[in-house]
Order: sequence, then C-alpha cells, then structure tokens
Amino acid sequence: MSGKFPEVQGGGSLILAWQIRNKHVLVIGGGEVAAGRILNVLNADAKVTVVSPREGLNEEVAYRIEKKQVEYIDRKFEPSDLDGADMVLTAVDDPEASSQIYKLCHERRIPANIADVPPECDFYFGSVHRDGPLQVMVSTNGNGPKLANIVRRKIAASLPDNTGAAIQKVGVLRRKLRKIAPAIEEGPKRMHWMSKICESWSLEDLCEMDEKDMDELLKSYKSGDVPCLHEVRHEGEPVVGFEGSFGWW
Ligand SMILES: C[C@@]1(CC(=O)O)C2=NC(=C\c3[nH]c(c(CCC(=O)O)c3CC(=O)O)Cc3[nH]c(c(CC(=O)O)c3CCC(=O)O)/C=C3\N/C(=C\2)[C@@H](CCC(=O)O)[C@]3(C)CC(=O)O)/[C@H]1CCC(=O)O
Ligand SMILES: NC(=O)c1ccc[n+]([C@@H]2O[C@H](COP(=O)([O-])OP(=O)(O)OC[C@H]3O[C@@H](n4cnc5c(N)ncnc54)[C@H](O)[C@@H]3O)[C@@H](O)[C@H]2O)c1
Repeated sequence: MSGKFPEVQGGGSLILAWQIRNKHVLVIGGGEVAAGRILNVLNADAKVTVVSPREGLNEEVAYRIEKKQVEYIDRKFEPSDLDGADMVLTAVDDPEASSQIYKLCHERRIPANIADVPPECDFYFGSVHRDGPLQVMVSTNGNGPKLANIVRRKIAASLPDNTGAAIQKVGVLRRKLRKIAPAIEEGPKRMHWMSKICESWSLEDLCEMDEKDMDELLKSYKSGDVPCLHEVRHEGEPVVGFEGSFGWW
C-alpha cells in the first residue's frame, strides 16, 4: 500500500493563519525584538498591551505607544498583567524573568512565545513576506533563523509584483459569488468555478478586472462557463450595426 498516501514527516510545526483580530496580546519588553513582535500582531489586528519600563523603550515601540496603536504599562512585568491575555510574547533581556513568565503562562494555559528560548515557546515566529492579503511564512523550525530570512527573500523575489493585487480581486469576486449563490449545496460548484477562473486567468487580467467586469463574469456562473476578460468585456466580438451604403454588416 505504500505510495498511496503521503508519508508522515514528524518533527515539523503546525503552520496556521491564527485569527488574533480583537484578541488581547501582551508583549513584555520594549526593545528591538519586541518592536518586531508588536508589528506582527498589529498587522493581524490584535489588541496589544506592552509592559516595559520607559527607559528601555526602542524608538519604534515608543512611536507605537505615542500613536496609541498599543496600550502601555510603564514598569516591569507583574503576574496580574496576564489577566485577560489570549497570547503572550516576551522579548526581555532577563532570562530569569522570561522563564518565570513562561511558567505562569503555562499554568494559566496562555499560549506564549519567549524570544530566543525555543523550549519555552508554544509557537515560533517565522520570516514573513506580506503583499496585501498574501502572507508567506518561512520556518526552519529553530534550525536557522537567518536562513529563514534568506529563503523568504528568495521566495518573495520570485513572485510577480501583482500577486497580492490579483488575490485581492479574487477575494472581491468570491464574496460577490457567495452573495448570488449562497446555498451550502452550491459549495462544490462555486469552488470548481472559482478554481477554473484562477487557473485560466492571468494575474494581469485578474488585476485589471473591475466591479463591472465581475458582475458581467458572474452571469456565466450559472452555466459554469469561464470566459476570459476579453469575452467578459465583449471585446473583438462582431458588432451588429447598419452601414449606410452597403446595408447590414
Ligand atoms: C524568523 C525570525 C522571526 C522573528 O523573530 O520575528 C526568527 N528569528 C529571526 C532572526 C534571527 N534570530 C536570530 C538571528 C541571528 C542569526 C542566527 O542565529 O541565525 C537572526 C537573524 C537576524 O537577526 O537577521 C537569533 C536566534 N533566534 C532564535 C535563537 C535561539 C535558538 O535557536 O536557540 C537565536 C540564537 C541566539 C544565540 O545564538 O544566542 C530562536 C528563534 N528565532 C525564531 C524566529 C524562531 C525560529 C524560526 C526558524 O527557525 O525559522 C525561534 C526558534 C523562536 C522565536 O523567537 O520565535 C527572524 C527573521 C525575521 C526576518 O525575516 O527578518
Ligand atoms: N528571536 C529573535 O529573532 C531574536 C533576535 C535577537 C535577539 N533576541 C532575544 O530577544 C530578547 C530581547 O532582545 P532585544 O534586542 O529586544 O533586547 P533589548 O535589550 O533591546 O530589550 C529588552 C527590553 O526588555 C525590557 N525588560 C527587561 N526586563 C523586563 C521585565 N522584567 N519586564 C518588562 N520589560 C523588561 C527592557 O526595558 C527592554 O525594553 C533577548 O533575549 C535577545 O537575546 C531574539
């Protein structure tokens, strides 16, 4: 039976797209590493609280505090800071404080990342390429963070510039399709049609598609046809008109 199903390759991580929007993230520390963590969770629309004495704040963290992008507590960590936290990220230059924070999080079952202490991380960060709705994360599972950065930049450089914009258009089209064909039973047909569009349209054409084109394209959904952008715009089709000297053409 070997070869019928994928082989299990243990030793990896479960890579997910964690929906942390409006959840409470506590960031402990206000240095350079904290600044990176803060941006990562703000990009995912989390509600962020930073605990760190003011004198140790990095310029970027101070900016986020000043702009009220994060809540701020100006002192060292205290256990009560964990109340209501859905996730904890520590980036402090004090290994003892880090370990104590991790133990408390573990007891309270709050998922935590302790920067640079892999055995005390419930999840690792990765190197992320972002282009609009597209995110690509590279993890080396603790083997080579610098290489994760290098691989991520190679992957990003190999992607066409308009990838994110095309994905954004596909998102709009999918939401419109769900509106005109909302039934659960339609799922397979919806998915099949959307897949065919993504396979047959170029990224350029997806980017060019406007709301009017989408509405026109959606008219083909019922029959299952997948016209190209030119057909959607009725370009190059014979136009029936009247030409004076020769009659109908
Ligand atoms: C991807 C990235 C995301 C981020 O942190 O945002 C990230 N580290 C990045 C950079 C980086 N970190 C380090 C260097 C120095 C060069 C080097 O050592 O390679 C550089 C390179 C640089 O600075 O350019 C030092 C380092 N990092 C860890 C240890 C401890 C250990 O391994 O034991 C040590 C050694 C300390 C020492 O030796 O003393 C541990 C972790 N770092 C992770 C993530 C997790 C595993 C990710 C993976 O394996 O893929 C993990 C396990 C836990 C975590 O922190 O989540 C980010 C790139 C972002 C970008 O794209 O720019
Ligand atoms: N994973 C990575 O990518 C990576 C890369 C570089 C460094 N690190 C590690 O991350 C940690 C932080 O690095 P950094 O460069 O941001 O350090 P940093 O010295 O610039 O910042 C540490 C911050 O923690 C604050 N702090 C210290 N004790 C605290 C406490 N008890 N409560 C609240 N805040 C406290 C300080 O005021 C300061 O703002 C270090 O352990 C470092 O080795 C991780």
